[in-house]
Amino acid sequence: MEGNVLEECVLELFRIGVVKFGSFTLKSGMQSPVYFDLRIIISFPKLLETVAQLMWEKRPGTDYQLVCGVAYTGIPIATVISNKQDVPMVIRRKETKGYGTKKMVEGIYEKNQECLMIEDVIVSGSSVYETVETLVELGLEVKDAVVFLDREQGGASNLTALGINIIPVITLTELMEILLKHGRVNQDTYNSVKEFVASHNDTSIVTKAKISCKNGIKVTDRKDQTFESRISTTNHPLSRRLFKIMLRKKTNLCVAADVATSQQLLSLADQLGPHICLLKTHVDLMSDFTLDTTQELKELAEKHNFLLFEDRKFGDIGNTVAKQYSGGAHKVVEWAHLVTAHALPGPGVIEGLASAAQDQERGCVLVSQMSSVGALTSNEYVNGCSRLAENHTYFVVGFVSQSSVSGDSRFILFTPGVQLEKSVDGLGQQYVTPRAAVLERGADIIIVGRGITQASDPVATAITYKHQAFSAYEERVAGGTS
Ligand SMILES: O=c1ccn([C@@H]2O[C@H](COP(=O)(O)O)[C@@H](O)[C@H]2O)c(=O)[nH]1
Repeated sequence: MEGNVLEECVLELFRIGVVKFGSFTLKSGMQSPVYFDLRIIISFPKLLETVAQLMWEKRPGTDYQLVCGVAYTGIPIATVISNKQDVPMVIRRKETKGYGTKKMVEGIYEKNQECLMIEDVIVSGSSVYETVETLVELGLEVKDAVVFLDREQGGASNLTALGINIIPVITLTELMEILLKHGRVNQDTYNSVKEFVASHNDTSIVTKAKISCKNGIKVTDRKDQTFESRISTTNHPLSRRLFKIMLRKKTNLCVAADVATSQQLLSLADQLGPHICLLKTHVDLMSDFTLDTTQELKELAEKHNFLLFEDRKFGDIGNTVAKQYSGGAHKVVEWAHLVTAHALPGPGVIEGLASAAQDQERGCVLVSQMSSVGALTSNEYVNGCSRLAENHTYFVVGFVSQSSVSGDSRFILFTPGVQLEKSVDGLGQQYVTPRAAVLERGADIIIVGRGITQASDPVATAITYKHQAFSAYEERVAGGTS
């Protein structure tokens, strides 16, 4: 396409209201005198085609097997490119579906295929980077990203530093020059945007690599670190104890003993004790619960060297959870080393639990993601859980999760929804295999209930789970760096 096609395209974009002047808050919170809203392009199919063509012509390579549009506006542009150029397309979801295959990326692809990224506008480059990161984790090769507009705020250099070749169709300065030349903006508006660009040209980007970089020292991602090395990095005494138990007994298996009587609970604890690092309970399922049962449970936990984990899922204000934890019929704080809590109420839930624990060695596990179909644990919620945990490491030992929600090696990831075969139960519970839980979902500890408790031989079955999960952990860290 010729130079004036770009100019005409810019003028047309201006005419339909894509370029706006005023005071706008960007995703990063930064105030900007100009905003480029290419989302409305879907209402102008011919112009969308022009934008897509201009972007395709900028591609540096010739051999892309895939295109991927960055959500959302990159997607319709990539769709037009895919259609016109006959290059298959993939889409990276903004959040994982809570049902079905839980895939992050839609479309058919194979490892090592080269994918061209398509994005409408870059500021810091974080959206492009997050998309590339997912595709690369799935084995695709992504070297190049074509963007329509580079706002010249650091995105291009951020992405270049991360090994992504970024090619803009136009920069903000060039766009402003076209608008000035054709009398669409006056000199003052032009100058104010120019000044803004000059003073906001180094927006930083948060990457996983940066997250795992503390005080300038590169810290290896949690998943790649051995339990041995994590003993010294975690600051919670129960996490240290748990790592030591797992190493000594060579097990990262937690059994969920969802039973109705004390006799069943104690019998399972005694039989499975040698093979587990944790016994998870729901004592409110029991018809004959007494504190005598918990006394016997504590003795079995000592005898077989495992910890007790009550899956109470506390989820109320601090004052209420403190009373629920220490009082009522179950007096959970007196016998359970760990409890689960929902992060929904905010910091108060952790602070309430911690206040009730007083100086006993206790901790909580935040439910970050759930294994059930349609779980409402969005990315935003998951990130909120991580922030809460980071601010309360004195009490939070980790997360219940279905993916590697944290690279921070201080936190332990507990993954329920595990059986020997991938399946779904009749009430929305979804299962993956022990290997998939550890290797694909980043679990440190697998939680298995009915797969073991309802097996014809629970002990033999627990041994099978134990071996599969621990060898998957050994395989995972053997591929890591520590
Ligand atoms: O997201 C979650 C959180 C907790 N659980 C609990 O784990 C066990 C799983 O039991 P299975 O018999 O293996 O399905 C159970 O106690 C749940 O309450 C979960 O499944 N998913």
